[in-house]
Parts: sequence; structure tokens; C-alpha cells
Amino acid sequence: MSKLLRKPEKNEISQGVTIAQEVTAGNSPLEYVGFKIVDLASGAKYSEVLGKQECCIVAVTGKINVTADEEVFENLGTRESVFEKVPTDSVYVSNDRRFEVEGIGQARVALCYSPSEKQLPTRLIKASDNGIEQRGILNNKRLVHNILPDSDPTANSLLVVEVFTESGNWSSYPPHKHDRDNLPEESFLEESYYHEMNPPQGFVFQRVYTDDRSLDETMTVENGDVVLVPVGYHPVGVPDGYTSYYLNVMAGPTRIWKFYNDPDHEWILKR
Ligand SMILES: O=C[C@H](O)[C@@H](O)[C@H](O)CC(=O)O
Repeated sequence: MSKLLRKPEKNEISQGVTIAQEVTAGNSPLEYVGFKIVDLASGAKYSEVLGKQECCIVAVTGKINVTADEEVFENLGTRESVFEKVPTDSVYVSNDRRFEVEGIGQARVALCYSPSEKQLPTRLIKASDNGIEQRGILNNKRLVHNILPDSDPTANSLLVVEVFTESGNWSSYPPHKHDRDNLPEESFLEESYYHEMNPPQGFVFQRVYTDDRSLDETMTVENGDVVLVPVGYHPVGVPDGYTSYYLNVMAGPTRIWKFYNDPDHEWILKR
């Protein structure tokens, strides 16, 4: 199995708190991006003290309370399933702060991490703050919820976005990459994908490849999987009958999302 594909592994760390995915610099090829999926039973609490990292706490499904240092944000979350396709609530917490997340009923939380030195204010990113985009044409259509885009100065290095791709469509397509620190042409951002499928037995194909094909992995990605993108193009194809969801975390030396399309496939934009 590809080293870029992470299957969910449920690890109950305390009563009612289960880590389903954990990506760190210590267990992945990513140096800038970290990621966790935490499942919380009703009333269960997960807390963390951040060092020189910032974190975007995304209420993926269910409802949560979030405390960050002395600030309290209650009853966050807007959906029982991501496939309701409504934006959700998130909380940005900066470096050197402590946060706690409590489940109000069963909840799934994504913790999205990147490096941060200059402590910034904690911020509630309400569902209504998400920028919504309908991207693409023909069989390249997808719905994008921009949670923490590079146009939002809330964070130091973190970018967070969620994408819905319907049956028979492609996203992160034409294949693009952002693996060179070469602005203004291209920025260097590592990336993680947290995938869900509807119906849940579905799968998508995701290829991660470089121009010289020194990296060229095509993965069958299933519900709850994470795909790591240290470098390279990273298109996703969705089989007929299924809807794909993924939550992206991106980070690198400069918080700018400037991607470069694979020249072999850029023509599809001109149809
Ligand atoms: O680089 C960003 C990620 O590949 C996705 O968020 C992608 O941009 C989604 C899309 O445009 O299809």
C-alpha cells in the first residue's frame, strides 16, 4: 500500500475520545502540515496545549463546545453528515495556547495544524464566514467551502478548505501542484486530504505524481482515509454513483496558494 495513504486506525485515548487519524512530522513525510481526526462521545473532552503550532478545529459532524485559553465557543457545528453540503463552524487557535473540545452528543472533529511563531487572536470561523465556490465545468465540477483561505489573515501559515465532488466528476483537476517555493509562478504548500464517501462503501482514485515520475502513486481511497501530498500533482476521480468529500490542510513557507497546472492537461480548461 502506498506510504501516502493512511487508513483510519481507531485509538481510544480516554473514555469517549478516539483518535481515528493522526499525521505528524514524526510519522509522515510532511514537515509543515499536521492533522488529526478525533471522535468524541457525548460529554467527552479532548484537550491539547499547542507549542509553536497553530490549529484550526473543524466541527466535521455533530456539535461541540470549544474552549481556547479563557475564550469559550458553545454549540458549534451545523451538520450530522458532511454530505448535507452545508458549511460548518471552526475555531482558529494560535501557537502557545491551550484548547479543549467537548462533544455535545457524538461528534467528529478535525484538528488541522501548521507552524506558527507569532501568536494571533483566537477566532471563531462561523459557517457563514466560509467562502463558497462552484468550480469547474462539464465533468470537472466541484463545490468548495473555503474555511481558511490565503485571503483570510487569521492564520500564520495554515490553509483549510473542504471540497465536494459529485458522481462521475474530477477535482483537484486538471492536475495541479504547489511544490516549488517559486513565487509568483508557484508556491510550496504541503497538503493532506481527509476523505469521506457517500454512500460510505464508495471509493475514489487519487494519483500523486511528479513531472519526472520519480513519484507516481495511484491510490484507491476509501471512507475515512487520509492522503498525504508532500509534492506533486494530486487529482481525484469519483466513480459514477458516489459523492466525494475531502478536507484539505495546506501549509508551507509562505501562506499563498499559487498552484501550477500540469501542462499536458491544462487544455481541458479551454473547452
Ligand atoms: O490545492 C488544493 C487542493 O488540491 C484542492 O483544494 C483543490 O484545489 C480542489 C479543487 O479545486 O478541485
